[in-house]
Amino acid sequence: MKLDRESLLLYAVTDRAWLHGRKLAEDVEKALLGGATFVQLREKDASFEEFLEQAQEVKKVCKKYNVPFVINDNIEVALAVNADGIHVGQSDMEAGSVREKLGKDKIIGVSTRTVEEALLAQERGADYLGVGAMFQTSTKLDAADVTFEELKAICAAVEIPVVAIGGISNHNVAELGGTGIDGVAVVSAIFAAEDIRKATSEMKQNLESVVKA
Ligand SMILES: Cc1ncc(COP(=O)(O)OP(=O)(O)O)c(N)n1
Ligand SMILES: Cc1nc(C(=O)O)sc1CCOP(=O)(O)O
Repeated sequence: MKLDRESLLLYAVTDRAWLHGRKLAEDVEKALLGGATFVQLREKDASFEEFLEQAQEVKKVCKKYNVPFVINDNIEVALAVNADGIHVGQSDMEAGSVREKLGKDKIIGVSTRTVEEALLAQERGADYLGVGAMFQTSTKLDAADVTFEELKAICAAVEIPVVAIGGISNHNVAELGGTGIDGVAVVSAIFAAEDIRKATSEMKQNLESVVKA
């Protein structure tokens, strides 16, 4: 199967703002050693060449740990590096067109904030959904809040797996218990940490009870 539901448990989304001179692939490897189960390369300002170079390096480390690797938004980069898939938002290409370009074997994730968007994304061939922002975040300045009730309703309405995103940390992740999510997607909770491996491993431990709750 191209996407194992369990692989979405701890979904690491990259942000080079936190590197302080280190290489992104190094920090991704620390997250993988701490137990991250899925990786998305998110580059908002990179040139095509820079995005491609980062993608090649991060893909290599994800392959070493046998963890799925997807690209945020950029289908050309996803195709060029033969990534495992892509994550798109509501203002990007819709899932049906992405599927036509990528083929049936690639993973497609779609951001949704309502049950209506979620059902449409599922119908158009999305493999999983990202739902947020669940808490306040400084990582994505245009993020808009989603209530816990809406998250619960989305999880109940769709058959495909759902990850929550936005401001999730080791302090608040337990609040997502009982919503029906399959995992959480995080940026700063792990990549801004002084000890990325430790922060990831703590998040993984905290998550065990959240996804079972
Ligand atoms: C897992 C996951 N969920 C949601 C998002 C947000 O995607 P999008 O709405 O396209 O916003 P940008 O990431 O492009 O700013 C995500 N990246 N990953
Ligand atoms: C990439 C992204 N998407 C969001 C959404 O709401 O769709 S919030 C977000 C940023 C998540 O970063 P952090 O874990 O540091 O809050």
